[in-house]
Formats: sequence, C-alpha cells, structure tokens
Amino acid sequence: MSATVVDGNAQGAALRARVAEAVRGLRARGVTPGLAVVLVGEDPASRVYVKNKSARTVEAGMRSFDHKLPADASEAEILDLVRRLNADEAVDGILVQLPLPPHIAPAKVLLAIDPAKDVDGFHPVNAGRLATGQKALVPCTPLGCVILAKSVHPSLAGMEAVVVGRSNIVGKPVAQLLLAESCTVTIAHSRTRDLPAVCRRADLLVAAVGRPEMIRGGWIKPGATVIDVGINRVPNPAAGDGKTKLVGDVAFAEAAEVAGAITPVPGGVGPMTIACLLRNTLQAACDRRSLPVPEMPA
Ligand SMILES: Nc1nc(=O)c2c([nH]1)NC[C@@H]1CN(c3ccc(C(=O)N[C@@H](CCC(=O)O)C(=O)O)cc3)C=[N+]21
Ligand SMILES: [Mg+2]
Repeated sequence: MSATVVDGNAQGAALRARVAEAVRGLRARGVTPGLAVVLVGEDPASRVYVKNKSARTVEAGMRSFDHKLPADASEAEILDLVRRLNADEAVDGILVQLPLPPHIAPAKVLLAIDPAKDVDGFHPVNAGRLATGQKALVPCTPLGCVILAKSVHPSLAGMEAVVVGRSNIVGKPVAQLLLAESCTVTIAHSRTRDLPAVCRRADLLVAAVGRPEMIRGGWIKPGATVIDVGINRVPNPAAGDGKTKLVGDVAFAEAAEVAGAITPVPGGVGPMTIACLLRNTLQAACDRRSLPVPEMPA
C-alpha cells in the first residue's frame, strides 16, 4: 500500500474539541446551543446515527433533543413537530433523519424547517445560498469531505475534481463546495459514459454513489486524493455468524495501491459528518443571536 490513509476519527475528534471549546465560551455568556433530531420509524441504522449524534452533542456541551415518531406518523404530525421546533428558542438546529417512510414527502418536510435552524443545509434556501456564494448552512457530509481533502492539499485550487453521484445530500453540494475552492469540477453519475475514464482524470475523486466497492483501483489516477463517502453494510463471511461489515464505494485495498491519499470506511468521512453537524449547530446558535461565529476549518 502506498497511499496515506486520512484519519477521519482523529480529524473529527479535533473539530469536535474546537466546537466544544467555543461552546464553553458561549455558555459563559448564557447561551447553550441545542440540537433537535427527528427520527420517524424504526430503521435500525438510523437509530445508531441518532444515538451517536445525541452522545456527541452532549459531549460538546450542547443540549440534545430527540424526537422519535412511529413509522406510520402522518405528514401533518411531522410538519407540526417541525413548526414547534422552529418556534422553540432552546432549539438552534433541527435535523430530520432521512430517509423518511415512503408515505412522507421529504421535500415538504425540509421546506418546513426554518433555514436559520437547518443544520443539515438541505433547505432550498441554504442550497441556493451555497450555489450563489452567500453565507449558508452547508451540508455536513460535503463539508467533512472538503475538510479532509484540504488536510491533504491545503489549496485545492486548479485541481481536477470528479464527484461520482449527483444527490442533493452529497453529490451536488460537494461539487458546489469544490467549485468555491476553485477546483475544475465534473459531476459523474449512473448515466456517465466511460465512468472509469472520467474517474482517471481526477486529482481529487469524491465517491458518493452508494454502491459497495464500485470504484476500482484501475479507475484511479496515480497519486490522486480519494474521498470515499459510501457507508455500505455488506455480509462478512470471513467473520461467520451472518455478521456484516461496513465498506465504502471504493475498493479500498486496490485503490490504496494507486492513490496518494485515501479516506477509509469506517473512520473517514462518517466521523467528520457528525463533527460538522456540531459545527453547524454552533454556527446557527451564533448567527441567530448575531454573535460572531468562532473560526473553524473550511
Ligand atoms: N438528515 C440526515 N442527515 C444526515 O447527515 C444523515 C441522515 N439524515 N441519514 C443517514 C445518513 C448517514 N449518516 C452518517 C453519519 C455518520 C456516520 C458515522 O459516523 N460512521 C462511522 C461508523 C459508524 C458505524 O460503525 O456504524 C464511520 O464511518 O466511521 C455514518 C452515517 C448521516 N446521515
Ligand atoms: Mg467513513
């Protein structure tokens, strides 16, 4: 293996420590940031994320409010909860866990969140602000990707960046952030012709397709920086007992032979997502009170 493995656990912990320090300063002035998480249904993976987020929120000195609704909750019930959280002065950030059950229109729920409390950055107002270079709450996973990329290359300017995946949650916002960092950005997707050749152009490759180990070693330009957003749970026959393991969208062992730097799964982008969520909650708490936002990376 030749690539440097980028340590998201360490960088996430460092960012959380900086957030915690800033929160101590705010609390000394009587402000305790609060993060509300809404979970609809019993999806076991989602429950793990919510539990992790709550623990990290409290560790950072913030208040954590968890709202669990049954899988058959109506859209009106969810919208009503969001409106109450919008009006609640103790709540600075609102995160509605995705995916929502099939009978709920996610766009309608996201549109109901006060953009000033939209710590996921999924509201169209924040997406539009990001796209037009205005101050915004920026989606956490994309922000985490850019912080990790800049830990390898402090300036990304002029780099050929290829983003594989065009979701509103990762692909599009990470492309906007990389454009703002003056990369030359290509967004590739399932209809892209000769995807391996497009990937091989990348100095910076961001994989956000949601397909386990789809991106092979031979698709990577020697020395490239590879950011793997995928979190795929797959069977792990080696461990027996029907156990599973997490893998990314990149075939890690192959890719690490070719890349200059690569993020692992787990321990790469995932821990940065949570750290950035806390960072965004701090930002929202400051902005809502017209307090200066403490300096943070990216
Ligand atoms: N509104 C909304 N916002 C989200 O940000 C959001 C969401 N919905 N729905 C689900 C996905 C998934 N997600 C993860 C965050 C951290 C880890 C994470 O910390 N992963 C660890 C490992 C976790 C483990 O081992 O199970 C790691 O990669 O090292 C994983 C997944 C946020 N999401
Ligand atoms: Mg990861």
